[in-house]
Amino acid sequence: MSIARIAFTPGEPAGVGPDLAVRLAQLDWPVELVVIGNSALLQQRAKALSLPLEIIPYHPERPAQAQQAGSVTVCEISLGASVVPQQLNTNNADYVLQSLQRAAQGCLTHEFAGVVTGPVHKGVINEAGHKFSGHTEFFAEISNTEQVVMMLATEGLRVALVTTHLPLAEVPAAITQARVTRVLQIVAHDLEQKWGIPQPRILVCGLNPHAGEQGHLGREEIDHITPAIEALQQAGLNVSGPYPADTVFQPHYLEHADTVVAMYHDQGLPVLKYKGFGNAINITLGLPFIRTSVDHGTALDKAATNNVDDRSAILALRTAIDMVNK
Ligand SMILES: NC(=O)C1=CN([C@@H]2O[C@H](COP(=O)(O)OP(=O)(O)OC[C@H]3O[C@@H](n4cnc5c(N)ncnc54)[C@H](O)[C@@H]3O)[C@@H](O)[C@H]2O)C=CC1
Ligand SMILES: NCC(=O)COP(=O)(O)O
Repeated sequence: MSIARIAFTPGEPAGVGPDLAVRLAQLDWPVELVVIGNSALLQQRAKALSLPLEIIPYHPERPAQAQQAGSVTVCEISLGASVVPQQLNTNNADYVLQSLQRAAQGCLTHEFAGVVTGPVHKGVINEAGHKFSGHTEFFAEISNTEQVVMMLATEGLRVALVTTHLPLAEVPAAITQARVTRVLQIVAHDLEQKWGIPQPRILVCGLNPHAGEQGHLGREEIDHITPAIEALQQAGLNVSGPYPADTVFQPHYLEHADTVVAMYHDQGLPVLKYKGFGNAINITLGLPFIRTSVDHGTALDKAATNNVDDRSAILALRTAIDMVNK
């Protein structure tokens, strides 16, 4: 059987992403892990962590080899400036974007079976002059995918989002019947395809307090969310709601659910992170390729220290491998 290649993008070079790359490289993996980054940076970080690291330059034309502990295959991307751990530098924003672009291109041409991403700093990329709101939107745009869905998953809970990185003031206008319908269809499809869950049970949150309280606290439930749910129920999907978001995240509901769909980022993710931060992953549904990610941000204060928690990165890579094997 041929060995699959999975790309890893370390993300922000001053953050913990390079540490995660070095730590992933300390393990054997049944795939070729191709770090799309900078080998001098990785060596510098390995030295700071007192970990061994042999760099193997990436040659796409050579047959893929399973990853062996202590070494790492690197697809070289030039830095814009030397990296000082924990200090952001706008001159390295292009490096970050180039690494994401290279990974996406490789996924779209099937050079890579999927991509696992380390954390990027959205602020510094924007300060460098690039409009960027997240990997989710970046990969959707580069792959010409109209609608993708952000899902975070930990043991016992999955949360998917109808909107992603949108200012809160713009969320209500984005909650349309069409968008809710499309998101729920993608969630149902990917839970079947990627997790092998037949007829997944999907619980949908309302937008407003108490899911609008019959229209007294907002009309998005009546005008958009309920019509989407009812039409999908008629089409045979196991979807229900809208439930008040402060009610649905309790065992009585969750015991009978494969996922909760929240209307916006900070409605669903704080609950997920409270339950499983460090032991969770982020997955983009609806893309034409597999993309998993860590559940945390750049953690600048921990970069190049021995206090980096690598569990989420390991889980993200394991999950990507499982999905590739499926
Ligand atoms: N997938 C991605 O690319 C993500 C990127 N971000 C970006 O990260 C930046 C910083 O975000 P924050 O809100 O500060 O969240 P953060 O997750 O970077 O940090 C929150 C706290 O958790 C700690 N922490 C996070 N990950 C850790 C790890 N692996 N090991 C040890 N400690 C860890 C940090 O030290 C900090 O105390 C923002 O610019 C944000 O856009 C945030 C979430 C996901
Ligand atoms: N809170 C998760 C998050 O913001 C991740 O965003 P993305 O970079 O994966 O789109």
